[in-house]
Amino acid sequence: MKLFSYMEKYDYEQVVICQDQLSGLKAIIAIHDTTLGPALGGTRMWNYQSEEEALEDALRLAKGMTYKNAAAGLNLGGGKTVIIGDPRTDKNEEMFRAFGRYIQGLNGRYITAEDVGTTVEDMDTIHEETDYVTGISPAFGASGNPSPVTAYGVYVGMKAAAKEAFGSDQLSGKTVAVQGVGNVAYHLCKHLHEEGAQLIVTDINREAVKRAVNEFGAKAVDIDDIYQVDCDIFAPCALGAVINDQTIPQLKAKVIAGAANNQLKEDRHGNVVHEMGILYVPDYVINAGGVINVADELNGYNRERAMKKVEGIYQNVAKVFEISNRDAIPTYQAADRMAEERIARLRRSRRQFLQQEHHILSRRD
Ligand SMILES: NC(=O)C1=CN([C@@H]2O[C@H](COP(=O)(O)OP(=O)(O)OC[C@H]3O[C@@H](n4cnc5c(N)ncnc54)[C@H](O)[C@@H]3O)[C@@H](O)[C@H]2O)C=CC1
Ligand SMILES: CC(C)CC(=O)C(=O)O
Repeated sequence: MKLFSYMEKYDYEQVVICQDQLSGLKAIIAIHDTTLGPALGGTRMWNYQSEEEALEDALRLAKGMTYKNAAAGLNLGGGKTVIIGDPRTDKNEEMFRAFGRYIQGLNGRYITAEDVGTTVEDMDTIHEETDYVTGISPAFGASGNPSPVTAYGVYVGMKAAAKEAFGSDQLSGKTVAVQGVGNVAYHLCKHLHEEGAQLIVTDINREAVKRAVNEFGAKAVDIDDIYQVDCDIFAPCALGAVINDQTIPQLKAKVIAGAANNQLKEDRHGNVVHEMGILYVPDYVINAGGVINVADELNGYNRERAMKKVEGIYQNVAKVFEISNRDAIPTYQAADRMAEERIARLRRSRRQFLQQEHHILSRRD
């Protein structure tokens, strides 16, 4: 990848490469856009096959956070970190403390949280070195694990999609095919089961599948079969890029609504599903519950207030459909339009000089 050309093309602000030999830390912090405020986005730990792959992931995920935070109405920009390593074997305290010092060095331009491969405990370790970390333990008056809240947001967003596609937001009697039943999707399945939806699940982790089968009466299918099952809603909750040339022809669902980031392999796949009459709920709009929840820490965490905001995902998803219908554009374009217009409006309105800019963290207890 030609890094500077790529950064220029999508207007990235900064990429920080962090290396600490003693602990084995190899991390990339990507900051996409801080027009709305400091960049907030999680830290993903993953066994990347190459540094190139890690860099690309960091960049893509950081840009996604700019759009997610803007669309969710947060006064936050977009950033993300990837740590190269196997989260099962390569973690140690010194690594997360070294990483915390790198974050501290950015002096509030970037605030982190959990993502795939990192936990509340890891965030607590980072917190030993910096205040610019969220999703830390409730013992600190903070919000803890964001996954159940992300799941709740996906659930309410899925209801808004059902209303648009089927005329009612009731999910009882609907069949939902869930790809990956990890931290988020376990809780999503719970909500769906409680409302009376039928579940079809798959995961590379057999224990995760077994739990969904035992607790929610889910039907298990093989990894490759999840795209072609008879269902009303397909919920990608594992990986990115799963809506692609190979999978789209297999889909029987009328709706795609799930937690995974970057579900469309390329933008054009959003056009293809739109033309096929499949309602795609833009990932960063429906999976914003986690970031809305951790962002509330910056105001002194209040669970009730955070959950109220997360419920707003229903209206936000409905607004995307409204724009899509009004402007006759695919839903992913409608969501981008919503986010980009908010950033542009605020960029214009904040031109006035302020001697000392208000800093969002100043409101934290
Ligand atoms: N945790 C959160 O609050 C948020 C998560 N997300 C996104 O949601 C997705 C899921 O996140 P988590 O539940 O936290 O991660 P997780 O790692 O707990 O769950 C992912 C699950 O997918 C399974 N999986 C991996 N490859 C698979 C494959 N090829 N086929 C089927 N299953 C496979 C894994 O075994 C795991 O059980 C990720 O894309 C993440 O970026 C987005 C916003 C917030
Ligand atoms: C998990 C979150 C707290 C933030 C994030 O990185 C995301 O929404 O993808």
